[in-house]
Formats: sequence, structure tokens, C-alpha cells
Amino acid sequence: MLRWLTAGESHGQQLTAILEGLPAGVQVQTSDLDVDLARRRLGHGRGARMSFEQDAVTLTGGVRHGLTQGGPIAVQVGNTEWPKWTTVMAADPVDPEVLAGQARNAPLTRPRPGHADLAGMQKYGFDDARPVLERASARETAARVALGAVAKAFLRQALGVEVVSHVVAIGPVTVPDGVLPGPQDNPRIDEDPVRCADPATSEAMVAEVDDARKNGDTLGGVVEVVVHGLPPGLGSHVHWDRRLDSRLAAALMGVQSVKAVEVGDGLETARRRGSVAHDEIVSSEGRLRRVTDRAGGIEGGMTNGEVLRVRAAMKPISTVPRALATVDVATGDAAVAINQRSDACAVPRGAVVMEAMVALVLADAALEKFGGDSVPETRRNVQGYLDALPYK
Ligand SMILES: Cc1cc2nc3c(=O)[nH]c(=O)nc-3n(C[C@H](O)[C@H](O)[C@H](O)COP(=O)(O)O)c2cc1C
Ligand SMILES: C=C(O[C@@H]1CC(C(=O)O)=C[C@@H](OP(=O)(O)O)[C@H]1O)C(=O)O
Repeated sequence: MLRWLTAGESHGQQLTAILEGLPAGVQVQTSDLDVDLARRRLGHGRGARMSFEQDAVTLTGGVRHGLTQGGPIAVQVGNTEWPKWTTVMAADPVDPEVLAGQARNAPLTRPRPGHADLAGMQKYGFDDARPVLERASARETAARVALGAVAKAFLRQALGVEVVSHVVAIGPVTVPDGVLPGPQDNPRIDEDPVRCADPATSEAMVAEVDDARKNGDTLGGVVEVVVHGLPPGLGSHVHWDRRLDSRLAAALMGVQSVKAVEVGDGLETARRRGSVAHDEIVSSEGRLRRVTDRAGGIEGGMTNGEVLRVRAAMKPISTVPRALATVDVATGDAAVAINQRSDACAVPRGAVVMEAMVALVLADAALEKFGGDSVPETRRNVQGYLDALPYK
């Protein structure tokens, strides 16, 4: 079983992440984590912080000389914003007089509709939204992306699996049906300002983001994660919490701002008749194949050996510059919501986070199926299983 945890606040000293259960012998080094962290910082619509903040990543456990050792993998992602926040975010008690002199410490009492502010203040009994937004913030996704890079390295080396992603909608602007990135397409997609695999749609998406920003507004959208090279049989039909689609949906819904998940053609499938909703099976060149991939590579909660496709819909950023109505909870008076610097559209960055979550879930499902304490052992187990498949 693969387990992972993250800790740390948006303006705290660092994020900390642990990944437990990976076999020994995965080749991974700091630069691999840096690549995905850099991808997560890019994308048209990002806020000011993403242009100046670097993610100072350090592998502090579980990796030696570029190879995992079988023990828990520990990662730190230092917040380069930290020097400005050392007093406000200090772990140990700070002299109240010193704190009172810190403008940054003024209580945030005008909760943003759509953010975690008000529900978090109510639940934890805070009179300030600061401790809520510090942990709700998607800064935390940097830690998940660092772990996701390790999971991707495992999937590539042990199973030959590649995880890629693309943005399929920003606001109302949507890519045409049928655009599907190949296993090596991430670098090409990364060159696009909105990580869209369709250049014509990309231009319209950029214009949509610019227009929203100009009007003091924000946008959401949809990303699709596409996984190539999966064997059939990851996940299981036998129990709800072993279904791979259920596990992927939970992982993606666990990303800040995700409000819906679709597997394959998802909602569209519900509008079709059965005769045109499924993927017919043919025998071609001695292999069983589906002629289409409407199911997105999952049937009965298991991979079916086709390309896996899963979509996540992100709501628009709730820190809207043309601030929304709220109540100042300190006075009870009508007010406008907190509005600090913020992303205008985080969908291109979100795609990299979704890749990480999918990679972690798939690495877990692969280890459950194939086990192995070292990468060669997992590889042997995968090969033995494929060789013994009763129908190929
Ligand atoms: C990559 C990424 C970046 C985000 N950036 C911002 C941001 O700059 N400002 C903001 O208000 N929300 C941002 N969000 C969304 C909030 O974190 C999220 O709406 C909030 O935590 C409340 O959770 P919920 O939307 O799931 O209800 C971002 C989300 C992601 C995935
Ligand atoms: C810091 C990151 O994203 C942040 C996510 C976020 C939110 O509310 O989710 C709000 C913003 O933080 P700040 O108000 O400090 O600028 C984003 O910059 C990051 O992704 O690394």
C-alpha cells in the first residue's frame, strides 16, 4: 500500500511531504521534482506570486545516490516567501506587542465566498481567516506535485506507463472532441501558455483569460489527464473502495477548487444510447482491442488496457478582484470580501497537480496488483502477469 501525507502552510517555512510504500531502485533525483514543480508554476492567468516564488525542493529521506531505498521518501519544498512571514507564521509564541506591529497580522474578517474562510472559521472557532486560508491554499499542491514526480518515475520504470495532461476548457472555451495527447506530448503542451494541445483553441483561451482579468474577474475550467501504457486489471470490481474510478475521483476531488470529475466521456455518456455509449471489442492481429475509448480505459472499476482518460473541473478562483459581497464577521456589517493578489485562472497549473494525483493513485494500484520490493521485482511480476493473461 502506498501512503502519502503533506504538511505546511502557504506562507510557512516549508511544505513537507512523505511517500511511504515505494519499492527500492526507482531512479529519481531532485531535478526530476524540479521539472514538475516548474511546470506547476507556469500558465497564463497565474498570479504575481507564481512569477517570483521559486520552489526550493530537497529530498531529505528515502533516496540515496539517485535511487529510492525502499523506505519512506521525504521531501521539503521551501517557501521563498517565508522571510517576509517569519513573525506572523512563527511556530512558537510571539510577543503580542511585536505581532500587533505587523500589518500582515491584521485579522482577516471579511471571508471570501467560495474560499474556505468562513466555514473554516466557524468549524475551528477562529476570529481570523488567516489560519484557514494558510492551509486551504493550493500552495500545498507543490508538495503533492513533488511526490507525484516520484510516482511517475516509478510508473515509467516499472510498468512503462506515461502520465500526461492537457487543458480542455477554460470558462466557456472548449477544445474540439478527439484531441488526445500522446505519451511524449507533455513538453509540447507545456510550451503552450494555457497547456492546451489544440493551438487554435489555445488562442481563444488566452483571450478569455485576458478578458476576465481586464474585467476584474476570474475563471475556472476543465483539465484531462491521459495515461498511456497501463495493463488491464488495476483496481477491482469487487468492492466500492477498490474501484479505480472511485479512487481517482476521490483523489482529484481532493484538489482545491475541483467540483466535478469525469471518467472517459463521463456526463456525455449519460446522454447517449447504449448502442453508441460503449467500446465494442474486436480481435485484431491476435489481440483483443476496443474500437473506441469512450469508457476512458476503465470498466468495472478496473483498467481495461486502453488509454486512461479522466477529467477534473475546477471552479473559478474565488478571490475575485471585483470583490464579492460578504459580511465583516468582526462587526456584522455588510462588506466586500478580502481581495489580495491571486491567480486569475489556475487551470493550466491545476493540470500538473491532477497529473500528480493520478500518478499517485495508479502507483498505489500497481503496487497492490504487482507488489515488489525492488523495481526489477515489480517489473518481473508485471511481465509474468502479462505473459499469463488468458485473453490478450
Ligand atoms: C493550482 C491552484 C491554484 C489556486 N490558486 C488560487 C488563488 O490564487 N486564489 C484563490 O482564491 N484560490 C486559488 N485556488 C483555489 C482555492 O485554493 C480553493 O478554491 C479553496 O481552497 C477552497 O476550496 P474549494 O474550492 O475546493 O471549495 C487554486 C487552486 C489550485 C488547484
Ligand atoms: C502559492 C500558491 O498558490 C496560491 C494559492 C492560493 C489559494 O488560495 O489557493 C492563493 C495564492 O496565494 P497568495 O495569496 O499568497 O498569492 C496563490 O498564489 C502556489 O500554488 O504555490
